[in-house]
Amino acid sequence: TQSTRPQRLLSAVQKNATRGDPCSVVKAIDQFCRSKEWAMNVGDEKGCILDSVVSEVNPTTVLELGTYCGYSTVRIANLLPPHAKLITLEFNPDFAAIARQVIAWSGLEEKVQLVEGASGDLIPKMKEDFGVKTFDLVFLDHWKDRYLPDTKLMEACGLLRKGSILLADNVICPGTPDYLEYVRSSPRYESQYFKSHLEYTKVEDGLEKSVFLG
Ligand SMILES: Nc1ncnc2c1ncn2CCOCCNC(=O)c1cc(-c2ccc(F)cc2)cc(O)c1O
Ligand SMILES: [Mg+2]
Repeated sequence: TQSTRPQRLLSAVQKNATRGDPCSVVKAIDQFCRSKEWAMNVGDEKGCILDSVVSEVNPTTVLELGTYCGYSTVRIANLLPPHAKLITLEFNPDFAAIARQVIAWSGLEEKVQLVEGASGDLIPKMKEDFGVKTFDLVFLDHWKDRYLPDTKLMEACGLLRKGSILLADNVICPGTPDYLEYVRSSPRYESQYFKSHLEYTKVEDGLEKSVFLG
């Protein structure tokens, strides 16, 4: 039977990265996506911006929407202080299965809780089922038309506190126009655009960082 792209990406990690070395896992995926097959990871260029925001926030509780193969999960978890937790939500069970193995190969499974399901169903369960009070950082990288409804849902569920940071991928390509309009015009957010490129290409894309003002 034919292998899938995520399966080929995992094989590249198991072949080229060192178990327990998150940086080698990140490098192996970037090398695979540049030299073999494009894949929708946040990538190395936007990944550096992600790293700088994570380091600046130094979060204790992080929510990632859209795990895919776990590339950004590994980048974020690698920068978390001890006892910090990253909850990552993935809708597609095949992607989730690959991501679990990529995260395990990096040796960061202690810091990561991967939950399978749709963000719209899981966000309302964060407090009760996952013991979350509020998130210090949310990385949005799932369906682009879910960014805005899920942000409103997190507000309604009391999952954001004064100073919580939302970092959104793909605000230009594929684009999230309704989300951008909302966080840039709402008095409850202070937003900043980090211009970059769509992963592994020269196409413009960027990350939008928005601070929730309470
Ligand atoms: N827990 C959940 N709840 C709801 N939905 C969920 C979920 N978990 C996953 N999903 C759904 C889908 O997740 C993947 C979303 N990501 C992208 O679609 C994406 C696409 C491109 C891209 C593709 C083609 C081009 F030509 C140009 C750009 C680039 C990117 O960087 C992307 O991130
Ligand atoms: Mg993305």
